[in-house]
Amino acid sequence: MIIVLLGPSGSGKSTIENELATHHGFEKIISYTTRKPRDGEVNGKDYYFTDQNSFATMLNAGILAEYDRYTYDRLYGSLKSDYLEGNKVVVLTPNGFRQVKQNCPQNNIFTVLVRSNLGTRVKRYIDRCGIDKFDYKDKDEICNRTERDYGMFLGLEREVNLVVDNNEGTDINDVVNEILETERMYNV
Ligand SMILES: Nc1nc2c(ncn2[C@@H]2O[C@H](COP(=O)(O)OP(=O)(O)O)[C@@H](O)[C@H]2O)c(=O)[nH]1
Ligand SMILES: Nc1ncnc2c1ncn2[C@@H]1O[C@H](COP(=O)(O)OP(=O)(O)O)[C@@H](O)[C@H]1O
Repeated sequence: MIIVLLGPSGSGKSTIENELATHHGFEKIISYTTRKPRDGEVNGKDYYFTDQNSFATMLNAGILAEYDRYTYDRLYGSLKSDYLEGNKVVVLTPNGFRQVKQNCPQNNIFTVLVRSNLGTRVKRYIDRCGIDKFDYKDKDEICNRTERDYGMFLGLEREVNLVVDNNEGTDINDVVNEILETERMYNV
């Protein structure tokens, strides 16, 4: 089964993905992106970091299951060959997910929308910047992300298999267990 995680920025998708990969035997599908690595990110582990030309070559070769353009025109995509078999987990955008549904076998895909309230997401974003380093540029980025995410995830509940809430104070293990228990019911 392939678990697809969707949700606004800061909802906790990457954290859940890492839990599933580290403790529950799911292989992480490594995406390709044209964005630059952040401090501490490793090529081939967090993403395959690539450039616009190489990304276009993959796209023209027809080997991508899906791709999407996200913040600052950055491209993100994943390979068709990654969706064929195995127990895997991937973080996608709603557009990417809709392409996967069209381009890949559907019966082994289990999709989860991860939600958290706006206050929690803003707090997590500020924590990531460091409260003492937070400035006007960051404030603008929070507003941009929030507005974009609002439209992007509106109504998505109806397209997924499970909706989980991951707010401040929620134990991430409870969220992961809910995902695994529900996924098992789909996997019989
Ligand atoms: N369509 C698609 N979206 C992806 C893929 N990998 C990551 N994303 C999306 O890109 C978003 C941005 O990720 P990232 O650049 O790591 O930074 P973040 O905004 O801080 O989470 C994620 O929230 C995902 O929704 C992919 O392979 N395909
Ligand atoms: N249930 C939780 N309890 C405490 N911290 C959490 C929880 N879920 C996520 N976080 C923290 O919130 C931040 C954003 O989570 P992340 O997984 O990067 O979100 P996303 O991938 O959706 O943008 C991270 O610092 C993460 O450690």
